[in-house]
Amino acid sequence: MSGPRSRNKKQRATKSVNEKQLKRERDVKELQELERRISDFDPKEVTAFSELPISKFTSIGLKQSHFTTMTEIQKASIPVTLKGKDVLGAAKTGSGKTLAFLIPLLETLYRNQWTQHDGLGALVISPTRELAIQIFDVLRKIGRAHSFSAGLVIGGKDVQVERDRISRLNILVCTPGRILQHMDQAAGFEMGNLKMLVLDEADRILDMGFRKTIDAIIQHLPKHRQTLLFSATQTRSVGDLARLSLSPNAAEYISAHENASSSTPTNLQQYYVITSLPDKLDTLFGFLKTHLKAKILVFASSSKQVRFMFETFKTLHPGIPLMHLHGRQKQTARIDVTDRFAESRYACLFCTDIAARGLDFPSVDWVVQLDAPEDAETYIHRVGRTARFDCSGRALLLLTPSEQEGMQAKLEAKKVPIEKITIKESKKRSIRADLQALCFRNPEIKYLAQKAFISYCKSIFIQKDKAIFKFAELPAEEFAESLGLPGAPRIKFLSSQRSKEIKNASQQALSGDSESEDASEDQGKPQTKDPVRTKYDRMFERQNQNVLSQHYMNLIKDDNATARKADGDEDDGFMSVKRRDHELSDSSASEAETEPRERNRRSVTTVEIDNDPVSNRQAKAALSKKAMLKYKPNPTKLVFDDEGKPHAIYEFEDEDDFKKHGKAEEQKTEFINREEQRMREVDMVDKAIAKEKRKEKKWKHRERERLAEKEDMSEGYDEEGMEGSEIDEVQIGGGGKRKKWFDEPGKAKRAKADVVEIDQPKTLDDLEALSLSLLNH
Ligand SMILES: Nc1ncnc2c1ncn2[C@@H]1O[C@H](COP(=O)(O)OP(=O)(O)OP(=O)(O)O)[C@@H](O)[C@H]1O
Repeated sequence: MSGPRSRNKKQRATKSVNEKQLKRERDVKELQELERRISDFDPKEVTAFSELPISKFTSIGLKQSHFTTMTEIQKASIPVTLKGKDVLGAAKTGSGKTLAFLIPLLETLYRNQWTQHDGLGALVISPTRELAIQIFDVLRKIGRAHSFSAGLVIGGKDVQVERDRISRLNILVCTPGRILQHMDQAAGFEMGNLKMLVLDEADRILDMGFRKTIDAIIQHLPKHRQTLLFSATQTRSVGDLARLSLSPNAAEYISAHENASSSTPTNLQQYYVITSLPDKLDTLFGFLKTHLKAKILVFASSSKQVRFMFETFKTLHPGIPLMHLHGRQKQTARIDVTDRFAESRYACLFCTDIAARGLDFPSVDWVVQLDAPEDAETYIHRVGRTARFDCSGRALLLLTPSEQEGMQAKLEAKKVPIEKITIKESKKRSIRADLQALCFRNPEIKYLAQKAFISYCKSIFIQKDKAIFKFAELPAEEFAESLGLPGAPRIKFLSSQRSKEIKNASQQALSGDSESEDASEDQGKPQTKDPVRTKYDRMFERQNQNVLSQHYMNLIKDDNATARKADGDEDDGFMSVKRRDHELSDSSASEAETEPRERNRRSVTTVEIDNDPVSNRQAKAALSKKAMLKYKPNPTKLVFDDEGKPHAIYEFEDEDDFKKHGKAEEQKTEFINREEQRMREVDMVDKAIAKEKRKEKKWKHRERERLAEKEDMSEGYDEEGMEGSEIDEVQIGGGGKRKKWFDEPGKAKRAKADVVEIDQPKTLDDLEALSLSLLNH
């Protein structure tokens, strides 16, 4: 029997089914309508997002994020991408490329009625973690009304935690290395349904540094998908497109500013100044002192330089809060620094090219390039951190006299309008003596200076464009002095071809005097003597008992090991032969061609035995039966008679049989010849194997060095970073106007100011800075 209660229940259930049915029908209608609008859509004359044929969910997200009018690249590319075409989008920095790919991405999944069960539908790849985080933030903002699940996979977090969630996501924003790790390791990570692949900063992602990783990622993706590539310096290389299974004819190239007179934003003023390498830090310090009320990004070529500048300038108190960002910092530190710099009104961030691309820090006033960029593309991306969207900004490039001509030509060819300025004499200030005092007092600073020196030289050496970067013209001694060092550290380079180049290039720079012997990376020539220990060495060993000093000691240990290996002594250290204070006897010349082990054995009588402490394991291994075998004579085959006595094998041979083979003397000679021949052959094989092993070992060693070098340049892994920020917000300026640090071409001088202007401090850093600066006054 059915009572009124159960009747009501039934009615409610039917109503809900009907509502669902109606909603489904409405959705289908809406979708059909959307598809119709897209196919009828005429992109001409459209300027507002509201006029685009997009879902109401994306419209809500855009509206709530206050995006109403489209930028050039958005106007040009969104209609095309909505129609499902592959796109190569190019537009100036800060012109809104992120929305140009995120809107179509959301729309594609919406139009495919994507649900959680459909798995991964869109993948966005960015070259750096910071940029990936930023893209993800924009995605969250404009995708807020959609019901897709999205995730950020950038490393620096627990892989297992990421792995557990990754298979449930519809949209992933990631860096190449980490996503490949998941693709290779996570069994449930299915990409077969993927509808859209986006490469932001595509030219960077497709270049040599990421080549293998990207090729491996592409292997995991379905061929039928939409691919969008965006960058301010777009790739059009057919080879690159083929790697992504894109046909140059099918993919649409959309350049928003192709006919513009410059490749950089119009509201960006660009200057360069000629400064010798040893004067660079003075110039930078002077610049900061005169731009205290500004938000400044300073680019250097390696993390070592960034750390050196940060640590020393922090002590010298230029009067502006200082921060630093490079790839060797921990992820948490990197996020913290980017957030703090984004929020700061006045600050200076020292950084490597990790911050060159895509980062959208609000209201950056100046981009200063302390070290010249490797090419014009990098220049464009670096300066693009200012003058974004409709803001204005300024950029300053420091060029050494030898870089000027080449760099100017490159920038001109890329349509970069840049003006030369000179620094006012009155604004110049030397910090050389301060740096020297710092290095003398503080071994850690000296250590950083050495590392900064070495990484700068290496960065110049490995540059491709030799017309701009002339290693031979580096004023090594003066440069080292300008960093506060007592002399130029010696540097070891990789191949013989390279070392020849260095030798010719700068004997002076690389040989070093006695002071330079204490360089932490002094791995130069094989050492025939104990390295000279200077007072700095002793000071280092005595004072510096913390982490850095441990690192330094390890470095020295490694250096000695490297030097030993370079000597040809590749044994594990135990009872290895070292030449101390005397040369080998006259056989040394011919020894160069013999095998290392044999050479050591022969020279035992003339040299001392290394008494380096060895581990028990090493000692035991060296005395083992196997190790001792090599000192025994060659074995002879013996036969035992009935009484158990041993005989040489020939004693048992039948005499007649023996004579059949020829005369005894001839047989003997033949046997000796045959055995000699056999020994020669075996020896050749042994030598070839040994040579191969040596080669492989050397290659591995070089590869490690090359990797380390590459990490320096392109920033790959994390390490504890030192950071903190300093000082103040005070400007001495006339009526709030900024003091001019340079003579701008054709502009009149301004009067000096005499008023101290103080801004309301916002953060603890600001407050600390303010109080310090007031004390300084
Ligand atoms: N239509 C728009 N209306 C208002 N602001 C916008 C619009 N599009 C983008 N922006 C803003 O412009 C700034 C730059 O955008 P975005 O980071 O996408 O530039 P980009 O072209 O990717 O730069 P880069 O080449 O340096 O990566 C951001 O702050 C963004 O919020």
